[in-house]
Amino acid sequence: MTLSFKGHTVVVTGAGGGLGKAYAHLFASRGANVVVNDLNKEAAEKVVSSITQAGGKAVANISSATDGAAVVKSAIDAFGGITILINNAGILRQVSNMSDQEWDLIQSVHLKGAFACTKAAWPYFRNQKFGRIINTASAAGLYGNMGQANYSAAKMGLVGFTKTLAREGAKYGIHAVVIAPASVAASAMTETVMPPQLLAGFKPEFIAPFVVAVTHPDGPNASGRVFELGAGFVAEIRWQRSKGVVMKPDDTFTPSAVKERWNEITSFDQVEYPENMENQSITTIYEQAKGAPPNKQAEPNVRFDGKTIIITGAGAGLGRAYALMFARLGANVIVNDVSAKGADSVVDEIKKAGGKAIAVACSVEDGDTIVKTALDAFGAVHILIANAGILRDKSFTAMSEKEWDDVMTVHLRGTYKCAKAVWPIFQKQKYGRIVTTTSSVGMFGNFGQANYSAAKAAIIGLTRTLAIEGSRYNILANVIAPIAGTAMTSTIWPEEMVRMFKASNEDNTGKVFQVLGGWASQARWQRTGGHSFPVNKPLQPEDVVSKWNIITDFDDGRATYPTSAQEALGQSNDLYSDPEDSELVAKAKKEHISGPDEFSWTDRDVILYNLGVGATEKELQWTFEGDENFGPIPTFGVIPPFITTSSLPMDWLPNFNLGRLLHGEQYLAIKNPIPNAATVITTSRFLEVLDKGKAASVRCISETKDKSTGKVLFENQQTVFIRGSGGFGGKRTGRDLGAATATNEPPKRQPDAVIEEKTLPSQAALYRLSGDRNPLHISPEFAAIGGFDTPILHGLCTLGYAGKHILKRFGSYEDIKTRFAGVVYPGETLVTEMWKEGNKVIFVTKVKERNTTVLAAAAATLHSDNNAPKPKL
Ligand SMILES: CCCCCCC[C@@H](O)CC(=O)SCCNC(=O)CCNC(=O)[C@H](O)C(C)(C)COP(=O)(O)OP(=O)(O)OC[C@H]1O[C@@H](n2cnc3c(N)ncnc32)[C@H](O)[C@@H]1OP(=O)(O)O
Repeated sequence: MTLSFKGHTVVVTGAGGGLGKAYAHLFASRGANVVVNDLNKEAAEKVVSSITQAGGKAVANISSATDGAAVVKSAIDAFGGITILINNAGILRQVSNMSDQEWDLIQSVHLKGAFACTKAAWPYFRNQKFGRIINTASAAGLYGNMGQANYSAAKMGLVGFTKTLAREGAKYGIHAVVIAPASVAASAMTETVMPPQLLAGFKPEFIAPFVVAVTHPDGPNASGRVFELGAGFVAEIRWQRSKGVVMKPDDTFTPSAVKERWNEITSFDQVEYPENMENQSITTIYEQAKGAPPNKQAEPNVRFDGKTIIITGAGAGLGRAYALMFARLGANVIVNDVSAKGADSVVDEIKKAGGKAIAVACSVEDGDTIVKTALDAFGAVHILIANAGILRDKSFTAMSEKEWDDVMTVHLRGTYKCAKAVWPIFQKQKYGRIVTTTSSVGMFGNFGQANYSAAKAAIIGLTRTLAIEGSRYNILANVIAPIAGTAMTSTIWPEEMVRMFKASNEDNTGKVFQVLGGWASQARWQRTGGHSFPVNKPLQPEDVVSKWNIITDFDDGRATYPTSAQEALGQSNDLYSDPEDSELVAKAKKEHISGPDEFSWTDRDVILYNLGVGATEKELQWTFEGDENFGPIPTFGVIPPFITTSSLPMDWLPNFNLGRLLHGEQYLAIKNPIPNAATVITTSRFLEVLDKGKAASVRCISETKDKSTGKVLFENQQTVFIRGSGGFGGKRTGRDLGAATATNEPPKRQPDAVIEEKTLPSQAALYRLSGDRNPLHISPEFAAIGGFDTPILHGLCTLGYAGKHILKRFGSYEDIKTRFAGVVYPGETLVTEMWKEGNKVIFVTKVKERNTTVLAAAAATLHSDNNAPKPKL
């Protein structure tokens, strides 16, 4: 069967490049009329002309996706209709200190854009009883991702939105599908961290065929379902829920009672696969709850004395129930509600019962006012329960833009604004607990609630990112889905509040819980083992169809439960595996991904580093922050990822002993100018593990991005050589990784430049302060374990010296690589010999006193626009 799209009209937003362009080409090649939408006119027209030149039919449209009517009008005008809509347009704003505008912009392009285009296409789809919609989510949305609160919210919002569209569209032959393409998922670990052979697979050409397959009238019915794909890997993902526990909803239903049964609530030993809200049998739960014995209480009892808690939407219902319970348990409660009457009455109720509470009547969007009230009244905030919400239910056909916006504003923007307002306080006090409110509707979609399902799903994405970003600061964030709209909701207790007060533990955050009456359970993503198509030959939509059963099989024993974008990517078809890897190595590569971690530095760290690699008080550009040329010596780029990389565990290697570990090689690529102060995010993983017989040689790779700009600053590859840890099997010789593994033989002639410099006896003691506190460099006892009479100098310190020598003679460089060929003792004299070969400086560093080579196979690639002083030959 060949899937033909003759007679179909496909609108692809953001089709000027990348994924959108691949869709446009593939649909056109299958006979479809294509509307190539992109804000960039030139790019859109180029795609159109290449389609038409190949005999296809296409027109360009340059409207914003938020002007869905204009986008769809192009299809009607040019081709008389629309049958398929691919919502693909998107932008990325990865920032640490997110402004409201940055938040709003992302919601507008991704979420509102998809809403607007779908809204415009919907009547045509309904009338013709056929329509296909693809929405583009991302692993960042499904799992949350560092630095992407706005993006992950928008992307997860699309999951909820799509599920509702699928429900509403079913009887009109309209299918809606969500994809999370890994080219986007990979944004946390983009090109530089990908092995080249893998990168080749991360092409749009390996994603487009899936989209084409599921949009075809005869293609598999994927409506309402979520798929992760990239580099030939395709898998389906769905919610899995723990069976949970049912408790008696009486006076004994307290946080302590929940704590008592926490392990049962979060146990996935028995699971369910809810597909919608209806199969949560409310009556059964109610009956069980009524018949349950009084609840046992955990000791010591959970109390909230001295804690200040903000509860939004607390004037009635669930919010009121939270407020009363927290107050009873000793907390200072900020009762926020848009209705002053509601808020005041709850405060009265609490006060009458002897509790402490203050009302703040304002919109939940006014997070700053709510937080200010808390600070003024109680001097602190510890917990935020974002509960406020409104409903504007309407079938999608009838839903107005205002109804969409209003629901988004209160639920999503309100949650964001409150989280944003408490965040700096939580960060500063290194304590914070956030509970946000999603809904089963956000998880599964519901008829008449496109707006609500999108907003509620978006809150899951937002919360997961808050959990990731908060983990450094002991800020935990969890999201609960209370089953709304029943009398029983007033007895619901949000389980995380208990968990929140357990010891801080990364495991206790970023979770989704469903609760109803006395029932509580946890939900998580389950992913099929999926199918991996070979990336060395073109993938066709028909190939996808032929493997559909495997792609969607949750029961073949290969399903996984990814909890982060990194993990998801790591599990995708053993992405980093190498056929020559032993089982031990393959497992380690898959299981251990370090980060994303934040690291910040200021001019103080820059000076400390520069001093650590021998800069002097005369070299003001390196030691005085007031100097106009002040900045780090470029090898500083090895510092920010250090903690992340060294957190990669090595103890899975046989006989691992840290004292026997030596730094073997280092490669640093500097991708953008190094700021004098910044916060960056690094992710590291194993790239290659070699069995050298007696020793193990482990190459790790890391990517470091500027948190405020999202730009990659550094790629580092480092090899550690672990003596005594060999013999585990697998390959002995590494791959050719370009500059990172080049042998850099020095030319036969005399060096073009030589710099000699003595290190200080205290050099290692000083250098340690930049981050590598390996005792090998300071403790004689530890050095003895490594077989050294005295502590040795850090390999990266020696590299810093050499890097400084190259900088002095040849100017700045974009990468530097070395092998650590021999040890250096602090106090020895380093001699760097340098040869300029084209834009490369090959160098060798020796220890003068012992005439031994310590840095070999080494080179730096000079900046092409290098204005630095030319070498004095
Ligand atoms: C992720 C965690 C991050 C934390 C990292 C940072 C930790 C730091 O705190 C630690 C440090 O800074 S240690 C100080 C800097 N490093 C050194 O001083 C090591 C100096 N080098 C040596 O002593 C030897 O080269 C030595 C011992 C490395 C090798 O010598 P030999 O055992 O004699 O090896 P040889 O017989 O020459 O070769 C055997 C095989 O190994 C390969 N090889 C040699 N040197 C290598 C090196 N430096 N790096 C990587 N591979 C190396 C050889 O190619 C050879 O391979 P094959 O058998 O396949 O031909």
